[in-house]
Amino acid sequence: MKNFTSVHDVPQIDALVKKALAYKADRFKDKTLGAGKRIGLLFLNPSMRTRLSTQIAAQNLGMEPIVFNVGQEGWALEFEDEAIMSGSTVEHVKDAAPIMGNYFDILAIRTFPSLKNREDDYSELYIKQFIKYAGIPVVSLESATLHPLQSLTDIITITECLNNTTPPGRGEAGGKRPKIVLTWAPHVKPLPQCVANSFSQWVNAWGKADFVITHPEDYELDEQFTKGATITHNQDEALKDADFVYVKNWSTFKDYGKIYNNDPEWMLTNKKLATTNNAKVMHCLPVRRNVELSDEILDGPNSIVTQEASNRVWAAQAVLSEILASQK
Ligand SMILES: NCCC[C@H](NC(=O)CCC(=O)O)C(=O)O
Ligand SMILES: NC(=O)OP(=O)(O)O
Repeated sequence: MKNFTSVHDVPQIDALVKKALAYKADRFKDKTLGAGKRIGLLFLNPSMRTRLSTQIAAQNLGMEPIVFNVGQEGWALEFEDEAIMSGSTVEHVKDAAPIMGNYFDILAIRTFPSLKNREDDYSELYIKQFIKYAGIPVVSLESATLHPLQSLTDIITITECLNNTTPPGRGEAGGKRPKIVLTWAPHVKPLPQCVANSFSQWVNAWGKADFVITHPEDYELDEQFTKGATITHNQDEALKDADFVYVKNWSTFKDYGKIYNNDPEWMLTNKKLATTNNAKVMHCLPVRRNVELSDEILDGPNSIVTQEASNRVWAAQAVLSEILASQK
């Protein structure tokens, strides 16, 4: 693996999941793989889980992580080629990225979308410019349209739950495919589509589940990610018999970055959960309690959000391990 920016960088999802679970069982099994190597973690936007789990993952492999909060502490970066830099940007990525390419062996970047211009955001200019100019492997820590480390974690967590179901449930052992539902939830702010896009892309590529996406009208996601899923505006219908419910807000894609709906009826409650197959409830976090997800769900027995967030370490470790192995 050279870069890790989407599911397309992964030749075999299940092999990567297996690798991550092996690190969960023995975190120091490859503790010298990254000895003498450095990873730069660049944050243009806030983060808790991604920032901490990726540092821990790198250290478990013997690498030295260095965090740089570019968004707050760095020079304002310009990403457009041929820009006349007479405005607020101070340094071009063309100048900054090769320097980082000399300082580090791997570069990881978090860069949210602007949610102002769909074409710009969906061109993934920022991460592509880093790939073009850094000359070292680039890992997405959530980009303008995708969050692949989160989605890998989500598949790891689902796999773990299916493996731990006794008697055999809907995993491979049980024969029946699990039903995974991605449901939109209300929020007070327009949020990126990244997590929903990426989760859809990975579940579709994984191909081992019946995948249903439910959201209000006008919240359709980009088809390039959702193609293959069943899409419905009827949340009650979608939730029936679900084994996993993935909750996430996103802003509109077509009329880009807007809030068209804030109906609290879309928030998952125990009453709604009762129609599922005792579904596990997932969310990438951070979550706005009692707006996006109710206390009763988050504090109840079906929530696996803490397990999910904890698994971020093993996802990051598996990805860094693959990149280090291909540098040998
Ligand atoms: N990294 C995980 C989610 C990040 C981001 N959430 C947020 O910005 C939440 C902000 C707030 O709740 O104000 C998102 O949805 O893509
Ligand atoms: N889920 C996730 O990426 O969390 P952070 O934004 O805190 O990194």
